[in-house]
Amino acid sequence: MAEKDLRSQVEALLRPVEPAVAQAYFEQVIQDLGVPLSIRETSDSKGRGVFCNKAFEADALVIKEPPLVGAQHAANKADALVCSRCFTMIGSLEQQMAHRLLSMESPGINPDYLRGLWLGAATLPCSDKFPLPKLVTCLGGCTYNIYCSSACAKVDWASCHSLLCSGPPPQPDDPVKEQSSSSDGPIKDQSSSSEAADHAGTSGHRMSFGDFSHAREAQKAPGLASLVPAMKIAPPAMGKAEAVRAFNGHADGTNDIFHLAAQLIAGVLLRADRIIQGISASGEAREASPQDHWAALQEAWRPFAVACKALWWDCMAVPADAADEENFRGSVRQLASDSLELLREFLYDERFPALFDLELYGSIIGMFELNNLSMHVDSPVETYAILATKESLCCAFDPTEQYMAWLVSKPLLDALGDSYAAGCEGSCFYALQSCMNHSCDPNTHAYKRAGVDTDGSAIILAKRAIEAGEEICISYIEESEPHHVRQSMLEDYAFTCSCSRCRADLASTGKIKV
Ligand SMILES: C[S@@+](CC[C@H](N)C(=O)[O-])C[C@H]1O[C@@H](n2cnc3c(N)ncnc32)[C@H](O)[C@@H]1O
Repeated sequence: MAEKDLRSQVEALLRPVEPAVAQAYFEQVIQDLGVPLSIRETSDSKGRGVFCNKAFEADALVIKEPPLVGAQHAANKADALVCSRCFTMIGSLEQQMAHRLLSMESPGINPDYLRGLWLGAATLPCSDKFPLPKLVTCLGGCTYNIYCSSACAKVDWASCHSLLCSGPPPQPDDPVKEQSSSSDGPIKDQSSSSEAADHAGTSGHRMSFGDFSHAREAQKAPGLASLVPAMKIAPPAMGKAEAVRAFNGHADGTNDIFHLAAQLIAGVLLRADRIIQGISASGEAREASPQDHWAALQEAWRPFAVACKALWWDCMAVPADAADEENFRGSVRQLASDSLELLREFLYDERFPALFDLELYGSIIGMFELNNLSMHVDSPVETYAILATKESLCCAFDPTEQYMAWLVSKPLLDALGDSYAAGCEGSCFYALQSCMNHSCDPNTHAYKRAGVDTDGSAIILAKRAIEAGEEICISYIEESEPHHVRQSMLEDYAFTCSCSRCRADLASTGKIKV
């Protein structure tokens, strides 16, 4: 494609969509979620906002919404085993603890005992009161993604992971292999029979403990979101699995937001491809044309076309310790460019060149910076530790159970130290939640209810009673901070807040008249 045509496609993808098109899209999202909300322009130059069509009482659930794309932070993977699709905790209480302790340099616990916990040979008292879905491996055989069910594995495969998997391709006729049960050997298939049947016909085998811990070991990359010197572009001749691993390694070591960008691009590619296949199979008996490719790409891109965007390297607030703004923005752009090169190595599709353009890539990441919500899921290890603590008032365990739980788990909890309470941490992009504007005196907040909200869905609760017709706002920042700190924290979102609280704060210092 000529450079001029490529530029005009990229511009078209980044242009704000027609209000009627955006409205139709959001009406569909709202209808699918079944929530009494609407999206419309605000009256105070904040752009679009979310409004409620009915009153809510304090603490009522306003929105529960699954992510369009999301990822657990790389550095958190040693702390929590979660489904790569829905972010539910998986395995067992024992596996959660063993996984964490085996990821530590020297936990001071016999590794054979930890392996026993992992394999189910050793158990913790009353752990059956904390049932978790069994761990299901990726359909493609990689150890990077793991799931809570074959349903999640299949949905993730169909929506993006089939293009991002570093495992061998699925063997449709391979039966599930028999697993041996040596202490360091493969994990027994613990799935229910229907789940096992689901896996027959794919290579849905359980990974070996060795494979699994090796994969997790590789993910103990330092730091999140830290800029690293530009890396060399991967050699072009590498195979797909190697190229995927190079991309993942770069994202884990620099900024996990690149994983979300890869999921988004793979998802758009797969949807566009399905649209084109529909054209080819529509009885017209013709090859899809470049115009068909372009039309399919625009349609597949729609969920992201409607979201507000900015170039990542332009919208990032410059850190206080950055010596030179231009250099800083240049290094962020270079980091994105390196990541995109690694992605193109295994994902590039010549039918959709605009999807692999650096300006589009930077805008996708900028969109995440402006819109994403931090994701948190509580760990059952924390609840177990609280209930097992001798002093705690516990009604879930009887006194003997509590004593035994305390006795057996104490060395493990001591070895875990403060990290015993670590849950799943990540970042997700949500279609409806991303339309919520900020207020320093918000009427809702993102809050997971203990024991109720156990996956990566966005949970938005009313902080106080809300009247029908009010705009639903959350705080993007720690709202207990004073005015000047709040405003500087909002620099990353590229606006100055003038909510009623900010106006009152300014009025109290005499900076504005009310
Ligand atoms: C997550 S989006 C919210 C939805 C957005 N208004 C839209 O039209 O799609 C975040 C962006 O909305 C705008 N925004 C959110 N809260 C605002 C506020 N209190 N004042 C001004 N602009 C705001 C900023 O442009 C911000 O980068």
